[in-house]
Amino acid sequence: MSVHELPLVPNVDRDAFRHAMARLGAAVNIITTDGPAGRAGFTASAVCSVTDTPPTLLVCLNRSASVWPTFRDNGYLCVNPLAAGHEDLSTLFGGKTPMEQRFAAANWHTLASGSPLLEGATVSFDCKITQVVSVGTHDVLMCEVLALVRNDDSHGLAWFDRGYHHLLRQDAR
Ligand SMILES: NC(=O)c1ccc[n+]([C@@H]2O[C@H](COP(=O)([O-])OP(=O)(O)OC[C@H]3O[C@@H](n4cnc5c(N)ncnc54)[C@H](O)[C@@H]3O)[C@@H](O)[C@H]2O)c1
Ligand SMILES: Cc1cc2c(cc1C)N(C[C@H](O)[C@H](O)[C@H](O)COP(=O)(O)O)c1[nH]c(=O)[nH]c(=O)c1N2
Repeated sequence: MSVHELPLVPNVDRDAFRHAMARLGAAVNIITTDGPAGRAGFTASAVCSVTDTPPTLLVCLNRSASVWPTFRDNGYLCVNPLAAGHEDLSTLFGGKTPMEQRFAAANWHTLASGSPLLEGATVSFDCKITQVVSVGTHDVLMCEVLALVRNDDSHGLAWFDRGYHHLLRQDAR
């Protein structure tokens, strides 16, 4: 096939971008915070590793989300990658549900930062927000990992093609 026969999209508008991004599988996470500004949590797939020195990951948060001021003011958060079976919880934290109802649906613990750690998450990263970069509609939160808790038993959960998919651990196949 020559390059002229490829299904090229020359003008990448918002819909074309989203449609293409739906083809990138990603972990689904619940991002939480608690502190002087209150408790909040939301579902995020825009999370990735930045550097291991110092251990840092990033989270992209839409500034129009109701939870945005709470994260900005608390300055700490926890990244909880979801496990297989957490689909309903993901939907709850991704909608317009009141915060109390979101947190009532699961069990939580806390570490140094006070941000809620989700019981049953595949791992939890307790973080301090060290830098915020605004790009378009979103804030990119740089999050330095202060402590983490591993869960070595659960299977993972991915968001791909606008749906949930289970990621089986090697030893379960
Ligand atoms: N990064 C994000 O902010 C983000 C990511 C995934 C889903 N969502 C929210 O969940 C809804 C459902 O998502 P979907 O995957 O079923 O279908 P969709 O068609 O709305 O999105 C497809 C993909 O585009 C990207 N995307 C969606 N909204 C975005 C945004 N505002 N900024 C940057 N990237 C974005 C994500 O990778 C998403 O998986 C979205 O409409 C959005 O409100 C937001
Ligand atoms: C699978 C999936 C993945 C994401 C989201 C949703 C879903 C269902 N949402 C949207 C986000 O969860 C939603 O806007 C929040 O719940 C905030 O909503 P409130 O304004 O607080 O109700 C989301 N928002 C965001 O700012 N960054 C992200 O990476 C994602 N990713």
